[in-house]
Amino acid sequence: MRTTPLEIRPQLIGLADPVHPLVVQRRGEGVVGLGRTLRWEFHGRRRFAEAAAAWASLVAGATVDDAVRLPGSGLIAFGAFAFSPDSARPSVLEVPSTVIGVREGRAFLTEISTEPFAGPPIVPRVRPYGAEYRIALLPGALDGEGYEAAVADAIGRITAGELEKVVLARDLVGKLPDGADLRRVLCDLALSYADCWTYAVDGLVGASPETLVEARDGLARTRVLAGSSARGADAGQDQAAAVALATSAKDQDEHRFAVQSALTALRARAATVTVSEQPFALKLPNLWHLASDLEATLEPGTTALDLVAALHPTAAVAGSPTEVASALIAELEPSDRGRYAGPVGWLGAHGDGEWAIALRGAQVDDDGRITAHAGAGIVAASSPVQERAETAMKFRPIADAFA
Ligand SMILES: C=C(O[C@H]1C=CC=C(C(=O)O)[C@@H]1O)C(=O)O
Repeated sequence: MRTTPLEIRPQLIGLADPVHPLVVQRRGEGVVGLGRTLRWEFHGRRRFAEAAAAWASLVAGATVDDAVRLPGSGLIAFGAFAFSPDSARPSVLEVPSTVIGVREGRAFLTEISTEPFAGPPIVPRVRPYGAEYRIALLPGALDGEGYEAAVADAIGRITAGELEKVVLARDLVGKLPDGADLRRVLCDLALSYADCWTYAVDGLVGASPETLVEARDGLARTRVLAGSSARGADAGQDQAAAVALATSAKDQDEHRFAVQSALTALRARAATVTVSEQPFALKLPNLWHLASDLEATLEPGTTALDLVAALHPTAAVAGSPTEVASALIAELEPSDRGRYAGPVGWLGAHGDGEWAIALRGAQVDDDGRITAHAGAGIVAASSPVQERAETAMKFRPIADAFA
């Protein structure tokens, strides 16, 4: 592969394939993949280990010519992993044939091929956008009432002492017209949620506020989100909502489990781990979240994918204890989560990478079927009506983007 600098600063999403976009970007910077050099599928409990082995063998045999040396330059793969080892949905790593990236204001082009390069790099062009569409997402396998019943059931189990927290999700479904241009959805997400990770990998699209792992030069960062509240109607109410969230015992509890699970996973893998002292209120266009930032210094040889495997699933998307919560999710959620709440991102040749948790998004299948998921952390003090309302707020980014 070879990476060369680009003179122009491209609009990343515009360059993506309209039907099968490959995108990981935030605040206008990131990577877009075109074409395909390789694609691997993985299943089951060993999906992360098998992906790591496949990637390591590719990297070991690659000839790398990277004059740019920025995050996302050089040899990279895009990936999306199923939430559950029992999911029918494959986990994937995809190595495109072309990557266009923007980082620190600098743009670059990477070409990846199993054949020698025949000529100078060819810069892809933005293809005209396809027709507009408006799609309503409607209740899927678990409707609002069903969700409230599942939450009530979970609260009962928590009160009985079976577990401390479980994250329960419900789904919305829709149908995308044949050949519809998914870049429209991605542009909408990237504009409306610029501080989130806009992602598109193998039909999984969305804009996630939650960073699972950002790893670079032996340092890793994780942003844990758990605990949510609606934005206020005016500035005063908005401030009051943030203060109420930051001081709510229920949300602090919910958050503590998520931080604890991430800390335990990172400590097992990292030389040192630090965590922001108090959770802070993170403002999104649709919600306030309780947030904590973790930073870890890595042992030599530890890769972003190692950390992804160690961290997933955090208690922000599964619960606590993890095994009990995962079993309860399988029992109470009628449909497969697929890659919802799983890791989505890119992986570099030097163990670097950027991975978000696939939240606030949907899976679009080749036949146009759209399945969106949103969930909420349930603890003893939860209320079924409020948790249902919270999932409605979390559906907004993806529902609005399709509408
Ligand atoms: C499970 C989701 O959000 C998680 C991330 C942030 C806040 C959450 C909460 O307050 O429940 C969830 O833990 C989702 O968006 O589907």
